[in-house]
Amino acid sequence: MSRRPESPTLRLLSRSVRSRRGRLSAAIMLALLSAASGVVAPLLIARILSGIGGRHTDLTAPIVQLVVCVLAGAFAGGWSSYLLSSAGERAIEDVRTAVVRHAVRLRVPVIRRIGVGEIVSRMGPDAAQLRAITDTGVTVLPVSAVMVAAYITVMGLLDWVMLAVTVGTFAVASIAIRAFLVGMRKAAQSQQAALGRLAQSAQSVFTMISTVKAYRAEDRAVEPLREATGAAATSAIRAARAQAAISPLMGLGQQIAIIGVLAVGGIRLSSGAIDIAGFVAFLMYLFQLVNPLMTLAQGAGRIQVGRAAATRVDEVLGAEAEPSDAGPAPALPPQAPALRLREVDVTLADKLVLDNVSLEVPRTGVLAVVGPSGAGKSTLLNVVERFTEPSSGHVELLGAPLDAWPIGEARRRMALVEQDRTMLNTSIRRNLTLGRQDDPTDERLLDALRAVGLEETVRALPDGLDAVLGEGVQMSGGEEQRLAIARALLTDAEILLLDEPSAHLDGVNEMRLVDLLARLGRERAVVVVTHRPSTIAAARSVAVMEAGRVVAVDDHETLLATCPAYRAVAHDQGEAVMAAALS
Ligand SMILES: Nc1ncnc2c1ncn2[C@@H]1O[C@H](COP(=O)(O)OP(=O)(O)OP(=O)(O)O)[C@@H](O)[C@H]1O
Repeated sequence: MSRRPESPTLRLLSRSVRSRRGRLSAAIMLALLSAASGVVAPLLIARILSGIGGRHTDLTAPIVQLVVCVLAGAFAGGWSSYLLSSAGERAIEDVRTAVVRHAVRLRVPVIRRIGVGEIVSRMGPDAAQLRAITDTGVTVLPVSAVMVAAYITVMGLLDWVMLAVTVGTFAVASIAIRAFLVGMRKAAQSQQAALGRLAQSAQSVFTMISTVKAYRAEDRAVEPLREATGAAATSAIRAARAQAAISPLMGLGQQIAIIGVLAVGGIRLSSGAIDIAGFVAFLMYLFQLVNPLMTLAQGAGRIQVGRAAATRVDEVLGAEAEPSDAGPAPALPPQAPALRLREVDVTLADKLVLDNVSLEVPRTGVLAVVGPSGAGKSTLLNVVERFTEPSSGHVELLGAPLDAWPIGEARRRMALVEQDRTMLNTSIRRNLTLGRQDDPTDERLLDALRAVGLEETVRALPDGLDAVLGEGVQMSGGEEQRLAIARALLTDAEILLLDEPSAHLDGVNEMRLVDLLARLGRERAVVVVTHRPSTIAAARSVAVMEAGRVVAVDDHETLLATCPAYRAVAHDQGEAVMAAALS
């Protein structure tokens, strides 16, 4: 009974290979056919040799057989290699698809811990290395082993004494080669790790390339990349050194075997234990034996490289994903608040980031969350969206415990507008409809864009709603932010969560947002994290946060009179500006 591999990557690979067993069986059969032609050809040559010089010998038949054998071998070899490659590439495709699908379902902190560049490198070069397992492990090694066995059998039938000399020599060479293979595997492991670090560092440099250039920090920014490229090269050179030793060692084994066979063969010839045709055939097998032996030696090394890559891919495929998002909402009591947090603590990297937070968000109306930088405002939204799990306390969504909700259904009830990086490199239409299962009409999309003052801008684009962001169409920070708000408007979420939605907005658009929030607050619950007085002005109530705690919740006037922390925030933002906004 075959053992199920521990590694999720190897399990997936094995499933994928099994689903293509027809194609792979054909590849193996053809490879065996090609190998068989290699075994038979020297026998035919020996027959031709023994016939040369004989007066009445007709050599046509063995020559035709030899030509057919060689041609069939070449054809079968080529076809087998094609079938093997195509099945291998499809298996890699399966792994890549699984990695992408699984990676987007990982918990946010897990994605951050592994690193985006590292995840990309597991999908790219690491997945490609798995071909070593599909090709080598599934067909090349077994076929080579069969070939070696066949050669050895025929050579043994020709002359077992010369075979003993051959096997003895190659056995010594294999012991030396094994030592180099171990070195090769270690070198491959460190090369893959270095390439992962390179992808990770490059990703971080190129996502902030303007800042790097603005500070003329091109050289300094690429220093970590240099370290990774250096480490990758050093490991690759170590692997190449080990690889370089394999061929000469095998060649040396072959040369010594030839010398031994010539010496022993001379004695065997003179004693009549073998004839000249058999001796030549034995030598031809000896020459051919090196190829499958070399394939076995290198294949064993490649398998180790593939296994090292599988371990890296396992880190993504084996990481815990978010729970399945299928399923209906739990039973909801009527009249419950939109959100309720009770005594919630969040600890991140040993730091208490939310400290005993209790807060209620009513079903309608705007709640502004204010507080100094680092007070925990974004973390509060992360808890509600379940990007971050509280270490203690209780969170309710629409009256049901948040962890009783299927995660997807809970998120469907909320629409989040983050500060930055809110747009995918795809069309405006796809970006706007990210939160919908259907395809709203253009009119509906343009309505949402009108609400955020972007209708004319999008209409003016040559491809309109189908313009692809990042490909020729570059939206400004404020425009992207407004697109993100339009996306939230297009959902039927009962709760809107906005993190600094006015951070990049000009005065006109900020006032437009204030109006919009006020209108939205009539029908939905709106939580807006903000520093802006005008946005605070749209709020029915304000929650003040300080050092991870919610220190007060009340309306602006009351807070100004009673809450020193709020006065400090208001003072920071310029009380005069706030007063003007509120008037
Ligand atoms: N993943 C994390 N690991 C460790 N600490 C974190 C993590 N995320 C946030 N923090 C810390 O938690 C604290 C609160 O961060 P948060 O982003 O919630 O603050 P904020 O009030 O939204 O700040 P700002 O107004 O500057 O956006 C900060 O001190 C931050 O360093």
